[in-house]
Parts: sequence; C-alpha cells; structure tokens
Amino acid sequence: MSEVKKIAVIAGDGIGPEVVAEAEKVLKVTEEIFGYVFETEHALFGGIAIDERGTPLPKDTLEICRSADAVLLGAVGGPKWDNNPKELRPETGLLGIRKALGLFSNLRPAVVFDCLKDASTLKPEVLEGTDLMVVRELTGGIYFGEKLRRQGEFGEEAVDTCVYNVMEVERIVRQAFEIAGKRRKKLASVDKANVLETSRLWREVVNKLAPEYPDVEVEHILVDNCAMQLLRRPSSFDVIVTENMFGDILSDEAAMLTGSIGMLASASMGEGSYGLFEPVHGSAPDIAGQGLANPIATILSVALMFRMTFGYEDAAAAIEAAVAEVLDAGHRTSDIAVDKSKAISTTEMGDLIVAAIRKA
Ligand SMILES: NC(=O)C1=CN([C@@H]2O[C@H](COP(=O)(O)OP(=O)(O)OC[C@H]3O[C@@H](n4cnc5c(N)ncnc54)[C@H](O)[C@@H]3O)[C@@H](O)[C@H]2O)C=CC1
Ligand SMILES: CC(C)CC(=O)C(=O)O
Ligand SMILES: [Mg+2]
Repeated sequence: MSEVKKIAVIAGDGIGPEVVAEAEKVLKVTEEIFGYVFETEHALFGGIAIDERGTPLPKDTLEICRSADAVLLGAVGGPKWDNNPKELRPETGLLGIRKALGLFSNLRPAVVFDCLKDASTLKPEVLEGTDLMVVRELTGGIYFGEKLRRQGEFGEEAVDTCVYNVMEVERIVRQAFEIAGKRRKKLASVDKANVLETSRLWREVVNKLAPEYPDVEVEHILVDNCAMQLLRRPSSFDVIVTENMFGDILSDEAAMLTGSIGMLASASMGEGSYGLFEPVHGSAPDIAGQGLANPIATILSVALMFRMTFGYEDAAAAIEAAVAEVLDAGHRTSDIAVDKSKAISTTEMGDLIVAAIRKA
C-alpha cells in the first residue's frame, strides 16, 4: 500500500468551499486510479474561523497544517469582515499562516490553453506560446511591515513600511534562478529600483547571484514597464521574480492572459518540499454560492501539490491532461465561456475532470 500522505484541507470563505469540494473529488479519484493514499483533515481558517473561534488562524488549525505533509487552501475573506480590526480580518490569518509555516516562495504559473485564447481580452496572436511563472516573495515587504496611524501636520496619517533584508531577497532569487534554469533560462527581475531603496537592494542581490547561474539570461525591468509588457509581449516572459506586493498584482494581471483568474494555481513553498497549495484567486463573494466558480485553479493546485510535495508526477500529469481534455471538448464555466448560455457549473466542471481522469 502506498504511504499515507496527510493533507490539511482548509475550505475558507466564499467560493473556497465550492472549489475545494471539487479538488477533494480529484484527490479521491487519484486514490482510486493511482493507488495513492491521502488522509485529509479539515481545519477552520479565515472568516469562518473568526465567526466560530474568534480568530482567523486558530492554534489547532496551525497544528493541523504543521503535522500535515501539505495544505490545500480555498480562499478567505469577504465584506462581512472587511471593517474588523486588523487582528480580526481573514487576510491577517492568511499572512500569518504563510509566515508561521515559513512559506516565503509563492509560485504562480500562467499557461495559455490554445482553446481558451478567446476567453482572454487580448488578441490570440499576442497570447501565442505564453507560458510564464511568477516567483513572488511571500513573507516580506510591505504586507508584513509596520502599519500605523498617527496625527501628522495635516491631520491623521497612515504609515505602511516596506523592509527587505539580504537573506529574504537571496533565498527567493536563488529559487527563481533554479526554476529558470530548468525552464527556458530567462529570468525577469521586477522592481522599482529607480525610486525604492528596497528595490535597489533587490537588484544588487540579483546582480550578485547572477554569475552563479551563467546559463540564465537576466532582465531587470521596472514594475510599471513590466505591467505594460505583460500585455504587450506576454510570450517573451519565462520566469518573473519579484517582491510580495508587485507579485500579488502582476500575477492577477497574468490571469487575463489565461482567460480567468479561475485558471491560476499556486504553490507556496519554503526551503523544502512542504507546501500550501491554493488558487491565486480570492473568495469571490460576488459569485459565491451560485455554482459559478471555476474550480480549475484549485484542481491544478492539487496537481502542483502532487508534483512538488509528493513527487506523484503521474497523477499530476493526469490531472493536467484531464483539464486540457475537458477544455478542448468545449466545456466552460461562466468565467471562461464566450457563450455564457452554455456555461456549466462548478460541480459539473469538477465531475467532468474527474471522469476524464478516470477514463484516461
Ligand atoms: N488567497 C486568498 O484567500 C485571497 C483572498 N482574497 C480575498 O477575497 C475577497 C475578494 O477579493 P477580490 O478582490 O474580489 O478578488 P477575487 O479573486 O476573489 O475575485 C476577483 C474577481 O474574479 C472572479 N473570480 C475569482 N475566482 C474565480 C473563480 N474561481 N471562478 C470564476 N471567477 C472567479 C470574482 O468573481 C471577481 O469578479 C477579499 O476579501 C480578498 O481579501 C483575495 C485574494 C486572495
Ligand atoms: C491577503 C492578500 C495578500 C491575498 C492575495 O491577494 C494573494 O495572496 O494573492
Ligand atoms: Mg492576490
């Protein structure tokens, strides 16, 4: 019997439970077809944990994640909690779990499916061949810096502080170089070095490490230019490495290359193979509870888990092939449908992908 792999499952808020339910169907069919064994343990997290336990990140949830081999997360957040004090916001729990688990490296692949080119707002010829990976520093920068309010010369002021140290930059840049070395050997380092001191440190570190990776071509690009070039020449990008906030923004922009943020998976890793796997998107309160959510981002996050944490390349490839097969057959959730009248539901998309895995 295959070794039991423990997966902490966090559904979260909004569409989180809907898309995680589809991903759990994929876990089950993988056990059936490939003989792998998963022990899942659900944990409360985010807004629902605030409501039920008075904190977005209960201690037992962190323990469940720490004792697992990997974490599958849906999404957290919603208008209900937006005006809470900082410590009672779901997003604080998200930043907290990333920091607590040492997950400094957020990998966000964006690959254009040929059959989905018409789902993008960009011209098909511009999208041709787009296959990029955003490597986002995930536990530093302005999201984790000091935040305060104070009385200034002109009334109340708010302050957000951005800090990066050499160690934080080196470890994410090294990962990005190594990833680029296994891909098309091009690394675009994105910063705002013409203004920000943290970006000047970032660029110095990239330049210091570059000689260790002579086969990787390095491009330094300012974040505003990169945001524009992502729409102008997306297929020219291989690996993008950048700090936390820029990566957050650019990876959502990359969603439009693929047709929808409902297509974007992610892996949050530390130095080892342990990881937290979640869709790039959020809890989508505007469509929650309507069966509209595209589960593919979460299902492809399971494929990333199989590949990066468990080494189950066969199962990872089977999931990715099943997603491609279902999309090639013309099945679309509303976010990627040209003819919305033909759109299928979250559960129908999940069932079709499971059937395609089973049939393979
Ligand atoms: N990792 C996480 O848990 C994240 C949580 N959030 C939280 O989510 C909440 C909503 O944030 P938004 O800015 O609206 O971002 P969002 O990513 O939840 O939604 C942005 C837009 O994309 C659509 N969308 C998102 N996922 C989709 C899917 N799977 N299928 C189809 N359409 C999808 C939504 O309907 C919405 O129109 C906020 O509370 C935010 O803080 C936002 C990003 C990440
Ligand atoms: C709380 C936010 C940083 C979540 C988010 O937007 C993300 O991780 O992409
Ligand atoms: Mg984001």
